[in-house]
Amino acid sequence: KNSLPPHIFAVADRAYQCMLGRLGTGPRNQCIVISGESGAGKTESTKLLLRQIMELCRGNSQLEQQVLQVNPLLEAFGNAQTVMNDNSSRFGKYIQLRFLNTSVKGAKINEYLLEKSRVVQQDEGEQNFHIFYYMFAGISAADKEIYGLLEPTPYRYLNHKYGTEEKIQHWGKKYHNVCNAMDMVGFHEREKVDMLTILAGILSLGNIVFQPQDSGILKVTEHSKGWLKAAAGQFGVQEEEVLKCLICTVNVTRGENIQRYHSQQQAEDARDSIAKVVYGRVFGWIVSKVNELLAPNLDSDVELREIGILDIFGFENFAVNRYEQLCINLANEQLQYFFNQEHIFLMEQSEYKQEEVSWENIDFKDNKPILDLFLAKPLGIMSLLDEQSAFPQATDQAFVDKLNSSFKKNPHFLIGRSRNPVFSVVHYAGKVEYNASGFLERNRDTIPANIRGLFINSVTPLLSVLFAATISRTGTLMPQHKSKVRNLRVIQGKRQQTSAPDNFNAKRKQSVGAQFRHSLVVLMEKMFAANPHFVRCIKPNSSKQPDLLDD
Ligand SMILES: Nc1ncnc2c1ncn2[C@@H]1O[C@H](COP(=O)(O)OP(=O)(O)OP(=O)(O)O)[C@@H](O)[C@H]1O
Repeated sequence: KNSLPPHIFAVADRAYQCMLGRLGTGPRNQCIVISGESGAGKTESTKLLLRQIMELCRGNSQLEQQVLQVNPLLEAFGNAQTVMNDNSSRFGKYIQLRFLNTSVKGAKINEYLLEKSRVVQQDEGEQNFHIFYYMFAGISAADKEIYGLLEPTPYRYLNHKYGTEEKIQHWGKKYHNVCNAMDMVGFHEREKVDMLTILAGILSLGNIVFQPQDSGILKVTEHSKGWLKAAAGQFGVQEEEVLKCLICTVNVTRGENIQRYHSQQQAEDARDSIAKVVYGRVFGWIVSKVNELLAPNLDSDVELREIGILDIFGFENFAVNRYEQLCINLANEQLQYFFNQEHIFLMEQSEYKQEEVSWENIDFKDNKPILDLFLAKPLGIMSLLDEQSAFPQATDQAFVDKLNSSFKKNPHFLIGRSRNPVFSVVHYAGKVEYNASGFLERNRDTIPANIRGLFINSVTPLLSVLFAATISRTGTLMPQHKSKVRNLRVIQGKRQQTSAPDNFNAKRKQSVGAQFRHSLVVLMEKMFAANPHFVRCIKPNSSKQPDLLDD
């Protein structure tokens, strides 16, 4: 308590008092927006704020413990070591604390844009999500056999690397915290076992390598046959069915199954996309379980007030900026607009004028034109990306050509001068060059067409639940009730025989960009309706050192 930074105390206190209407504004929902670059301290500030708000309302101590204890679970599955931060959140979150009068009655977490690509690939100096390292360090040798886990270094998705003795000890402790958090959230033993088996399955899947046969059709190499068998076993499905999803696509034309065999690249993409979708669904499911636990136990007509805390990825500008950076930077433009428009400049200045305080108008950079460049319909970057993503034959270069011709006169867009498909956007925070290689695929997030049917019928109950779940317009995973899952399993079983397309049919599926845009719209609606507080975190140094403030 004594070490609580004073600004955290001030923000928590102000938000709480404003929510109760004690500062002369009438009771209102509040939102606290925490911003700053990666490693600046957003997540740590969020945790301190939560603790302090709970302290202020002298909350329901069980709920308080639960809200704080879900953090190790979310961080294990959603955080990773990056070059910027050893515990970097690879997803954005908005935590809403819900109050009845002065006391907190529940909470809800919304998650945004988990960086699933990290499951299958990490840049130099970076790691996969923490949970993979924790589980190797914390699971006993006997249990590893149950999950089908070997030593960590053979796994390609871990870059064949592990940690020093000191780190392994630390990870072992973290694993036990995660297990405690799972117990507290109310995971059944069977769900825990399934979840770890599924994670082991992801790692086995990553080791499958393909080679062409004389016929040109791919097979898995002799060396990786064992990995295919292991992955199928861990996912609770037939080996041949997994292989089929990897090496070919089955389309139904006039009631007839037409098989199209994959190239080596397509098979590798199919393998990686399965790993990403499975991990993404495990994460979504954890968040939904946490929300079930934290939901207020009150009639739905009881009116509750909220304090929301937004801990979202800051503006990013790396050596190579990919699709994820485009989405993250769009979110930051949106937040900057909120900051400019609603509050700091327009609102404060008009208040000064109203009160006849002598005041010289300050000009600010309105970033609306940049938001329009991204979001206008039909001629905005995101719409054009969706349009191109809908054409199976379109290429990343064709998308960039389309941008170049549409925005050549736009002062916030710069045509790239490279052989690669690149373009730049002049953001409010500076110019960022994007490399569009892989944009269409990441936006489509295509997964093999029959995978949903296959996994719904898995003998691993959790996998079946994960794939029977629906995904909302904003990308939230919504698990079905058990009876519905059973029905779906039957329906999907029948469908599989006729190979009818399921919900994952790429043509009907919403793009990642569209889901992200919807989730931003919903978030912004909540924020515009609330009273805002802004916390800007400043990174003291770039060498991850304590007690060092870089001039
Ligand atoms: N108030 C604090 N006191 C001491 N150390 C801190 C504090 N805030 C942050 N740190 C240190 O900085 C590290 C990075 O902080 P944090 O994870 O909160 O950054 P972030 O802004 O959320 O980054 P990212 O965007 O990558 O998730 C922490 O793991 C911790 O070591």
